[in-house]
Amino acid sequence: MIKTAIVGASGYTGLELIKILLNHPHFEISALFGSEGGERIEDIYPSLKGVFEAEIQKSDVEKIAKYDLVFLAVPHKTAMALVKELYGKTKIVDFSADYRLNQKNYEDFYCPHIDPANLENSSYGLPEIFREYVKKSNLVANPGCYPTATILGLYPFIDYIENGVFVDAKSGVSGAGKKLSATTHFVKDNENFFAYNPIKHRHSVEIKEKTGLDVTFVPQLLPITRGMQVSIYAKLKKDIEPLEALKNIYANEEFIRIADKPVEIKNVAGTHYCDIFAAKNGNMLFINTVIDNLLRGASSQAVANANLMFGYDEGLALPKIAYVP
Ligand SMILES: NC(=O)C1=CN([C@@H]2O[C@H](COP(=O)(O)OP(=O)(O)OC[C@H]3O[C@@H](n4cnc5c(N)ncnc54)[C@H](OP(=O)(O)O)[C@@H]3O)[C@@H](O)[C@H]2O)C=CC1
Ligand SMILES: CC(=O)N[C@@H](CCC(=O)OP(=O)(O)O)C(=O)O
Repeated sequence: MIKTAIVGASGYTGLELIKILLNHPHFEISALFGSEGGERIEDIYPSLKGVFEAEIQKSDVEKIAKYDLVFLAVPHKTAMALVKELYGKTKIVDFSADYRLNQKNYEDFYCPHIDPANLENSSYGLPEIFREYVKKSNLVANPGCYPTATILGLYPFIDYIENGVFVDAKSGVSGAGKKLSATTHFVKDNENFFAYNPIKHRHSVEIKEKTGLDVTFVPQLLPITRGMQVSIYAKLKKDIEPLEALKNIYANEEFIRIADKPVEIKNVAGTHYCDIFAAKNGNMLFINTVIDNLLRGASSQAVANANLMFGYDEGLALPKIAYVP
């Protein structure tokens, strides 16, 4: 068995990761870490009582380095402080933005990078596009949730569209993590719907760096717990059949489903699937994707990447069954 540690186990993505790994035949959850430690995971999430019970330890690089595989489900900055010490001692999948971008883009949108040397050692963990790099990597930067849904939609069309696309994205509230804020307060979000941080959101640079396209990115908050829907509006420069273009690229991808009508969050919530639809009106192209932000946008994508890093089948233990009718 591969001894596996989860840092940030008490967070929303940490919990989803635990649930996936409990069904994994090779990755054994050997230790949980948090900022202070001392709590038990089943006290934080009583749904785990009788299923998986363990103490959370205080984060400690020396202790974390002993495990074969480390998932860092922690905020940006915290992740790079750990990776700087851990790199080369274990295999790492980082959920944060710290190793997703080049140094300039990172520092323009986040903060000074304290471990720039390892930027070139990281792979961007979007398997459908960067699978061969992930397989050889000891440090995978798991993509952001909005960039995952957007890039998977745009990728088949990059050569066929003009530069400059609109990305109209809607996320469930769990995308913001468990820390409460004015934006994620129940009374603010329930029966409400609004855009936040339009144009300047940090995911715009991640989408731009990975696709080479200029994007106008508008994130919005849906009054649901999990799942996201992305609508992309672009101008075609070549006359193509959108569904054919999708099928050509993704024909052999187990976790991409091409739909012949607009896609819905409830069909992917609880799963690793990304469902995609596309249609055109003359030279105007509409691309429509849905994912579960906590799974394909974070924890199940992290496990897919870890599977590749260890030479296992990419789809091992990834959830396929949606939890709503
Ligand atoms: N939520 C989502 O949909 C997505 C999240 N991500 C990224 O995944 C990461 C985790 O997100 P999410 O689970 O939502 O966040 P949460 O806020 O729900 O959880 C973050 C976790 O990080 C832990 N943590 C904070 N500081 C430290 C530290 N110094 N040492 C160890 N653990 C620490 C916290 O543990 P403690 O309680 O012990 O302080 C907490 O459990 C973030 O980088 C986020 O940007 C990426 C894509 C999608
Ligand atoms: C709904 C919501 O607030 N979503 C988060 C993005 C999700 C995420 O965690 O992305 P990173 O890993 O890049 O931080 C946001 O807009 O900041």
